[in-house]
Amino acid sequence: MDQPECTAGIIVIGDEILKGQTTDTNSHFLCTRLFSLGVRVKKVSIIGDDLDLIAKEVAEFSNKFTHVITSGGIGPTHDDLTFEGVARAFGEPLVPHPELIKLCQTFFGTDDLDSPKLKMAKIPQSSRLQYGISKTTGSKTKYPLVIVKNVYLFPGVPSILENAFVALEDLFKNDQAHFHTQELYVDRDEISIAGVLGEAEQLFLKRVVLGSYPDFNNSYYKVKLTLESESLEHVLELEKYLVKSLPEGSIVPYDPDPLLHSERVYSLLEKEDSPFVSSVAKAIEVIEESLNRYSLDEICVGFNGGKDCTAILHLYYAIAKKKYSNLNTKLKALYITSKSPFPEVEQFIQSSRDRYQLEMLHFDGRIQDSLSQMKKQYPEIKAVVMGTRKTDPWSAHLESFSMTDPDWPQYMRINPILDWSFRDVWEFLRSLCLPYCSLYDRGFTSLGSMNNTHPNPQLRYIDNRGIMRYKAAFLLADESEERNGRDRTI
Ligand SMILES: Cc1cc2nc3c(=O)[nH]c(=O)nc-3n(C[C@H](O)[C@H](O)[C@H](O)COP(=O)(O)OP(=O)(O)OC[C@H]3O[C@@H](n4cnc5c(N)ncnc54)[C@H](O)[C@@H]3O)c2cc1C
Ligand SMILES: [Co+2]
Ligand SMILES: [K+]
Ligand SMILES: [Mg+2]
Repeated sequence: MDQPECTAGIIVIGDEILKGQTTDTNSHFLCTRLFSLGVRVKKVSIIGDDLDLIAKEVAEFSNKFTHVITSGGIGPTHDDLTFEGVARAFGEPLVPHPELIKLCQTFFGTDDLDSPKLKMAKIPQSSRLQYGISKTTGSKTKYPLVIVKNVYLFPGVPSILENAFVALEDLFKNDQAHFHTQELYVDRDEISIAGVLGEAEQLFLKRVVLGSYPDFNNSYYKVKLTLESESLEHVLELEKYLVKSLPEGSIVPYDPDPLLHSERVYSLLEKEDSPFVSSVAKAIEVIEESLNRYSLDEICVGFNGGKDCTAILHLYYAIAKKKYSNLNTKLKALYITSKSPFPEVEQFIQSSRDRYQLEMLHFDGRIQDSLSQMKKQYPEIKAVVMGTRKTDPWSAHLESFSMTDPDWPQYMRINPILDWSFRDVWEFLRSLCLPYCSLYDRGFTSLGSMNNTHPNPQLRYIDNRGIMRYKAAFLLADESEERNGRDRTI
């Protein structure tokens, strides 16, 4: 039998979001969690701190959806109007709640009902208070959630909202429904597969929801398809249909979260013996040895956004995560800004910092001066893991562990990928689906600064509309041409 759908609406409240001063992450968080709980979010509304608007939106949402979740506007200041707005939506007065007064007393040391601190204790008359169970400690949460009819009033601070929601999520769990989701990644333009998708949509109408999401910045696929249904069987059936109907080879393997699966670095060693496998084995050995010699505090990764150190960073992360099974110190990365860096490179460095949660040791100027400065500012650092390869200029003599030259600030240079080829680097990055700087997809094969680096002429081609384009770096056939995009002076 068909159950009535379990739905939700989310109302995000706050002027700061509409002014662009704060990015709303709460609705994304809530949508993700609710989806996995079997609840269909039907609408997200973002409104300002406006009493009438809050009241109107809450009344409408409460009528339409099984659950309504509000975010924000329950603090102590004059512009926090959510309690009042919800009360107005249901034609109820605000009344001080004895339990909340007691809590405010404990937290703020006052029970003066006129104090702004007690504002949070005045809630709509029919409110219920619900404590959650912390999933980490197993104990009752300190502060209760206020619920009015089917409206759940969450605080707006993301970390608090997230913790509170997780502690209370059993309230929303829909046992009738469990969505089965499958993702397929397609390396074709959306236009060229639209026909097949349209036919699939018709054939599977109402049984599977088929979503198509183009991504113009991904190095591995162009369109992500989502197949979603309450029946696993139907999902698998549609998957089979798409595999059969889409152009051969257009569905590509893709790992959206290579950091979560960082142990795959070790799985590479299980492949059939090859120069690539030996290269990876050697790099792992060198980094493991470094982590025996130095603590995480004493090492940083030399990271300038290039492909080599992108590989290094991931190796270092994977190995550190394995060694310290609960990696709770931030890994350190050294970034010395070059003269006129590419914005694409800087953007990639930022996103890598966020992805790997790096502590960035950031310097400007000549490398030598920056290292002297690092000596003073971070005296604990003893070693730098680098993506240098023997084919780099002046690097043929280097070893896995080489101190800097005598006239340089003294650091241990750790060089795990000295013997890797250009192709090894790309096989590593691409087989793990690691994000890399977008310039490499536009024909750059070696990155310097903007005034000495161009796309590699070896990758140039004329497309079918007569426009000159560059193929991606990993397609470079002759690897001795790697530096063909760099001016000779460097
Ligand atoms: C920590 C460190 C120590 C060095 N010690 C010496 C030395 O003793 N003697 C000497 O002659 N030269 C030294 N250099 C300079 C180095 O040999 C190269 O000249 C320089 O890295 C540029 O080489 P490349 O063009 O091949 O760049 P890349 O191939 O981009 O550099 C190789 C690796 O160096 C690191 N790196 C490069 N640039 C940066 C940056 N801006 N910020 C952070 N990390 C970076 C990365 O790990 C990168 O993978 C050192 C550089 C660094 C970063
Ligand atoms: Co049914
Ligand atoms: K779409
Ligand atoms: Mg290099």
